[in-house]
Amino acid sequence: MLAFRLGFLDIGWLDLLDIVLVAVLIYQIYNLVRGSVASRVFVGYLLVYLAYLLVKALGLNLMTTILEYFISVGALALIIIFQHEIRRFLLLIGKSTNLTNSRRIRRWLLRDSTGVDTQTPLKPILDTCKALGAEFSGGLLVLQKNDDLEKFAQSGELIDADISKPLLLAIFSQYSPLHDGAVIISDGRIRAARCILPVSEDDELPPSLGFRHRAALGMSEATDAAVIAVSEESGRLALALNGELYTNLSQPELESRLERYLHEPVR
Ligand SMILES: Nc1ncnc2c1ncn2[C@@H]1O[C@H](COP(=O)(O)OP(=O)(O)OP(=O)(O)O)[C@@H](O)[C@H]1O
Repeated sequence: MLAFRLGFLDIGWLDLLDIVLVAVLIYQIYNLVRGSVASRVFVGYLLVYLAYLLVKALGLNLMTTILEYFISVGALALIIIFQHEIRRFLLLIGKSTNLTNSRRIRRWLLRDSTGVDTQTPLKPILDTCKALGAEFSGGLLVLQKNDDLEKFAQSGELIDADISKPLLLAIFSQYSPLHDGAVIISDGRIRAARCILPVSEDDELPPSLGFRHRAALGMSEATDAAVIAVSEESGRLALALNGELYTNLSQPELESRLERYLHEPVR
C-alpha cells in the first residue's frame, strides 16, 4: 500500500515501518557502544556501508565489489570487536524476558498483599554498611531480586545464616578469611561469602574506582541483583542497579534507592 511518493520513490507503509525499525536498531546499538572505542568502529563501519550504497546506486561496479567484499569480511570482524557489547545486549534481553525463572514465581507467591517483599531485612544490611564505611573497611554485598544467583554463590563459601549485623561485620573484618570477595544475600539469608562476581568492562567508570566497584557494576549488568560496595579507601557507599553505578550515596539515599528497587512490583 502506497503511503506517499518522494520524487521517483514510491514509499509504502511497510517501507516506513522498516525505516523506523532500522532507526530504532541503530539508535539502540549506538546507545550500547556510546563512549567506548567500539563506537568509533561502529561509525566507521556505517560510513563504509553508506559509501557502498552510494557507489552501488551510481553503478560503479568495481568499487561496489571491493566494498561488498570489505563489508562481508567486516561483519565477522565486527562480531569480534563488539563481543562485549553483544554479550551485554543479549544479557539485557535475557534478563528482561526470563519468564522461566522459577524464583520470579516464588517471589510473587511470597509477596504480601501490599506487594512488598518481606523476606530480606534491610536494616541489618544498612547498619553493616554504615559501620563498614565508618571504619574504612571494604564491603561488597549482593542482594538478590529475582534472578538466580546460585552460580555466583557457588564460587565462594556457602554459609546459609540469618542476616545479622555482627555476622556481616565478622565476615568483612580484615582478619576474617572470608572478607575478600562478595557476600550474597538471597531469600532473606546470608547465602555465601567470598564470592567472585563478574567484572564490568565499562570504559566510563572513573579510574579512581577499582575492582570492587567494577565487580558491583558487572554483577548488576549480568543480573537484576542490587549490589552495595563500601569503599575501603574512602568509606563511601555505592550502589549498582541494572548496569548503573550510583556513588557517594548517603545512608538515607542508599536506603531509599534499595527500598524502591527491591520492593518495586515484579514485572
Ligand atoms: N570480581 C570480584 N568479585 C568479588 N570481589 C572482588 C572482585 N574484584 C575485586 N573484589 C574485591 O575488591 C577488593 C579490591 O578492591 P579494589 O581496591 O581494587 O577496589 P576499589 O573499587 O578501588 O575499592 P576500594 O575503594 O575499597 O579500594 C578485593 O580485595 C576483593 O575483596
